[in-house]
Amino acid sequence: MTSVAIKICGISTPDALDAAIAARADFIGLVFFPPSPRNVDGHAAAALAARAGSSIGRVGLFVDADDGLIAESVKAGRLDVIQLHGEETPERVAQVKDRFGLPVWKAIPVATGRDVEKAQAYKGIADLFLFDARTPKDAALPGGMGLSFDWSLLASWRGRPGWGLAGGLSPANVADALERTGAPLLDTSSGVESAPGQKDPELIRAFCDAARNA
Ligand SMILES: O=C(O)c1ccccc1N[C@@H]1O[C@H](COP(=O)(O)O)[C@@H](O)[C@H]1O
Repeated sequence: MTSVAIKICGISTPDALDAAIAARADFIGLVFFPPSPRNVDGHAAAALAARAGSSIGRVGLFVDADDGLIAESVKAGRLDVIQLHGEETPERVAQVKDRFGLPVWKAIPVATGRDVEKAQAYKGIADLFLFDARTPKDAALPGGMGLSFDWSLLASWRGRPGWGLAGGLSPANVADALERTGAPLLDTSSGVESAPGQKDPELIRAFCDAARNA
């Protein structure tokens, strides 16, 4: 059995929240990015935060967002962590950390080994690197599309703290992903859905069980 943190991203309904809590996930992700089928507004985020109480960590996902949206969402969703999933520079990540006083996770889009090296620019600034598959240039979203990447590119990260694996993780492949990468945190969204934006409680449970029993 491995001790790994689990994040279920793109929670937008009470049923999905309850499933993540029942499956003992460590974090839910609330997506504040209108083009996403998982987007939540302030009202929905506040209702989910009230329902969750202190039973699970709340990560707010933003894509090149301005301070206004982040401020409103941090308050409404009572966020514990800010995840920046766009093209935010190291300077912008430092600014967000400073302005909001919360841990910041920076998504690093990966297709090649050079992409993995780009995390170095955020060293000492981001609190966690979230390695995710780089989506195609014309893709609708920069994440949440069920795409994975070559996990062997993360070989040098094995045994190091402060990073997570995302991209195409599902109940079927999460044990293999954990075995191959040793990731301290596993993050999934579309792999626990029956359709884009529709979380499936049974898949959430299966994902958490498979990750924990790996
Ligand atoms: O989930 C989304 O809609 C989303 C939108 C914009 C940027 C990132 C998004 N999700 C993140 O992407 C990873 C990978 O998703 P998937 O498991 O491959 O579907 C996910 O864990 C979220 O952190």
